[in-house]
Amino acid sequence: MSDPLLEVRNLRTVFHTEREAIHAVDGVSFDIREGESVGLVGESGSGKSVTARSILGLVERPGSIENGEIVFRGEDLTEDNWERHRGDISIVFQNPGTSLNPVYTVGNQIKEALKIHEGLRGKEATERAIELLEAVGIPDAGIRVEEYPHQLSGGMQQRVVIAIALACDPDLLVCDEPTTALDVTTQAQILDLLEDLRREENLSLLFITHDMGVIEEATDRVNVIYAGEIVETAPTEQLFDEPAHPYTRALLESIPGQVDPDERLPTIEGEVPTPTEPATDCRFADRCPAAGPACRNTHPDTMDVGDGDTEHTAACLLHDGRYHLEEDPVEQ
Ligand SMILES: Nc1ncnc2c1ncn2[C@@H]1O[C@H](COP(=O)(O)OP(=O)(O)OP(=O)(O)O)[C@@H](O)[C@H]1O
Ligand code: NI
Repeated sequence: MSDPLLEVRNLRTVFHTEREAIHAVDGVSFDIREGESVGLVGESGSGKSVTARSILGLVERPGSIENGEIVFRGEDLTEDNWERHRGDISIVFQNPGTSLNPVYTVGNQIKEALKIHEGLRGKEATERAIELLEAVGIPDAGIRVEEYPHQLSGGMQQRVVIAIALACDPDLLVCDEPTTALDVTTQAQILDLLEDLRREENLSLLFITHDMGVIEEATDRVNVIYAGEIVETAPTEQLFDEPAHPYTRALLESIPGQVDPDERLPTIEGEVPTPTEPATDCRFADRCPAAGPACRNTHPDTMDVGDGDTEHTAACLLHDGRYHLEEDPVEQ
């Protein structure tokens, strides 16, 4: 196994609003190796996008990174090294409609990125822009390069966004819900494209989604995030075969039906709490079918739950020998 390309260690990103401090990312650790696709999955509001923004140095006031390290190729980015690694990490957002500027041709938007990151201009830049459009599977790239975003379908727009993200020749592509705004067929095509790029360019991917179906399709390893904390980490197959955290099990039960994409099994009742205080309990306890009294006054440690060969961890008292939840269940 190669060294990690990116290591996130005990990351804490806090938003200081007038009323409270929102601990959006509360001690998150995970890593990504070269050429690996790593998932970050959790419900809305769990801290996925703030994690992504933290990695890219894009957290804005009233938010700030208050603790932790983001080590890229051995260098801690939080020590103000983002500028030096600008272009090594790129991001693709959910909605291509808002990522693209409607008044510029797609070619000009790619060329702007090429100018900033690679110093390319003129004919050279146009040629590279066409190459990038070809690389993301846009047919008739020589013609498309002159077109405006509204002349393209949503799927083609997202390909353009990916082309722009690739213009700086990144090592890591952070994809924040890259297919959520697309229909199922187009979604599958974009996932295929990202997989091809990973194989061909040895690109590492951080795949952010709330959709376990996408995780299964697109990742090698996965981190499950809940209320700002990673509650389970495992190789993707193992997470699906042997989910260790009750929250992961609940997420797996809410995978959309394969037949009718509109038909969803009941999602988990209740909402992700917004963490405003340091955790003194399990933040999932209120929604957890397995919770016992100890879950409400003990913050679970991250425990090794794997078979020794694989890295599989979960933060749940069910896996902590010091507690016996089943003997003392909470009346629900
Ligand atoms: N600018 C901000 N000011 C205050 N709170 C914020 C800000 N941005 C995010 N948060 C809070 O941080 C928490 C995590 O938000 P985040 O956007 O990371 O969730 P997410 O997992 O990406 O959800 P979604 O799936 O809806 O995109 C939420 O409680 C959110 O309200
Ligand atoms: Ni988000």
